[in-house]
Amino acid sequence: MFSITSSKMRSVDANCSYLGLSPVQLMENAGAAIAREITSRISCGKVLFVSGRGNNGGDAFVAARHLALNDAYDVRVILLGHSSRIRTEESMHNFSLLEYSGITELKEITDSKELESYAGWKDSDIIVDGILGSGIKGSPREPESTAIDLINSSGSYIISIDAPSGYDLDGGEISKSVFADITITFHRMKTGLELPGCEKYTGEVKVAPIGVCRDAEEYVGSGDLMGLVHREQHAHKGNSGRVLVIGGGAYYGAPALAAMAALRTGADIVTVAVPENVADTVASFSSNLIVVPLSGNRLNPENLPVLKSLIESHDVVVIGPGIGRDAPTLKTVQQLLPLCKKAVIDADALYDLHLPVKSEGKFILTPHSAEFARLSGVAVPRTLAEKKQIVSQFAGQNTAIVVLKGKVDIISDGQNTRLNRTGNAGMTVGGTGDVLTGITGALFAVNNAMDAAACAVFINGAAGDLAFDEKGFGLLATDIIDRITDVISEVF
Ligand SMILES: NC(=O)C1=CN([C@@H]2O[C@H](COP(=O)(O)OP(=O)(O)OC[C@H]3O[C@@H](n4cnc5c(N)ncnc54)[C@H](O)[C@@H]3O)[C@@H](O)[C@H]2O)[C@H](O)CC1
Ligand SMILES: [K+]
Repeated sequence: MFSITSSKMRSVDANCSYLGLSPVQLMENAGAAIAREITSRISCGKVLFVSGRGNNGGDAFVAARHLALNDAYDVRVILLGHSSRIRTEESMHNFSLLEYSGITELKEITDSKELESYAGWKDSDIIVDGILGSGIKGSPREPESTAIDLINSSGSYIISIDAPSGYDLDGGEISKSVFADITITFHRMKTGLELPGCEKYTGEVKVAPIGVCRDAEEYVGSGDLMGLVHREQHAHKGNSGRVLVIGGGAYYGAPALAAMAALRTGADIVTVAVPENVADTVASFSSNLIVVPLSGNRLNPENLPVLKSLIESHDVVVIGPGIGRDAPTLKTVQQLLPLCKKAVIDADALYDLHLPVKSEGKFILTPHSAEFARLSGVAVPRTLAEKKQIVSQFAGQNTAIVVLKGKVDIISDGQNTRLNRTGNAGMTVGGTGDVLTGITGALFAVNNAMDAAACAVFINGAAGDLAFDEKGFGLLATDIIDRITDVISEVF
C-alpha cells in the first residue's frame, strides 16, 4: 500500500468534510480503533491517556470513552493544559463527553512540576500517547516536552496515536519523541513511518481505517485547494505568477476569457499576445489586460522572436485559445512549445500537436473528447474505468499532464489519476474551455502541474455551479469568471 504525507492526509480530511463526512465522525472512528487495539493487547488493567489540546488529544478522549464501557479497565485521562484552550470543536465535544463516560479520573495539568508529581506514571499498564500528532510544529514545548519524558521513563506499554508525539510524520528532524511500542496511524501509511530506523520511535506500526470516503481521495475536493501555494502577506508584483496567453487571430473572445480567468484566479501579471487584427478588440475587454499585438492576422513564424522574449519573462504560457487552424499557425505552435518551461495547451493548439514535445518543459493538455480522440488516435471509451486507463496511458507515453474534459473530468500524469465532478450541463456554452485554460495557467505558474490541473477543473466547475444557481442554462463563460473568487475565498 502506498504512503502519503501529512498534508495529503489533511487535504483528504477536508475533502471528507466537503463531501459531508464530518471531522467528528472521523475522530469517532479513530478513537474506536485505538480502544480496539487496547482490548486486543490486554484483557484488563490500568490505562492512562495523555492528551494534548489538538485533535490527537481528541482521538484519545474518544478512545477513553469507548474503553471505559468495559469494567475490566481502569481508565484515567490527563489533559495537558486547560480545557478552555482545547483547539477544535470536535475535540472539545469529546472532552465534554468524558464527564458522562465513567472514567476513574480526569485531570487538567498545566505545568511541568505538577505533571512530574502525578502518581499515574508509575502504575499504568498501558499509556496512550495522544499529545501531538500531525499538527506538530517545531520541537515539543512545555508541558508537552516533560510529558514525553515521563511517558518514556514510565516503563509502561506505550501506544501512540497517529504518530509518537514529537515525531514528524513526514520524516523531518526530531528533537524529542515518545518511544512507542506500537503506533496506530490512520487511513494510510505515512511517509515518515516507513523510514529506515524509524521503528526506534514508532515500534510496530499499524494502519487503522477510519471510514474515509473513497471519493475523498480520488475526486478533487476543496481540500486539494488547501495545498496550493497562496499569496503571501508581503508578496511582490509577479510573485503570484506571470501568465502569457498566446491566442486569437481567428477569434478574439477566447484569449480574453482565458486571460480574465487567469487574473481572477490570482495571477499577478497576464499578458495577451494576439495578432494585430484582434489586439484592440481584446484590449477593450478589460483595462487589466496587457495586450501585445503580433504582426499579421494569424499567429505565424515571423512572431517567433517577439514571443521568445515574452516566454522568457513569464512563468507559464497558455497557448491555443482562438488561434484557428492555419498551417503556418500550427507550425508556429510546434516551434514555440520547446521554448516554454511550462505551458497549457488547449483548443486549436491541440489540433496538429506532435507529441511528446521534445524539451525539458512541463505541459498540461486540456482536450475534450473529440480533441483527445484526434490526438491519441483512440476513440474515448464509454466507461469511466476505461477512460481513466486510456488517459493515464496517453499521459504517461507523452510525458504530459492530460485533462480530459467531460461530465467527470479525468486528470492524469500517467502515474496518478484524479477525477472531478464539479460543473454542470449549462457549461456546454462557448468559452468555458477558455476559462478553464486561464485558471489552469494561473495555478500552474506557481504550483506543480498535477495540482494545478486538478484544482483548476475543480475551481472552474465549482464556479460554473455557482453561476448555474444564479443564471440556470442562460449562464455565460463570463459568469463563471465572476464566481472564481467565491470558490477560492471559501477555502482560504
Ligand atoms: N484522518 C486523520 O488522520 C484524522 C486525524 N485525526 C487526528 O488529528 C490529529 C491532528 O490534529 P491537529 O489538531 O491538527 O494537530 P495535533 O493534535 O497533532 O496538535 C496540534 C496542537 O498541538 C499544538 N502544538 C503544535 N506544535 C507543538 C509543539 N511543538 N509543542 C507543543 N504544542 C504544539 C498546537 O498548538 C495544537 O494545539 C492527527 O494526528 C490525528 O490524531 C482526527 O481525529 C481524525 C482524522
Ligand atoms: K501522538
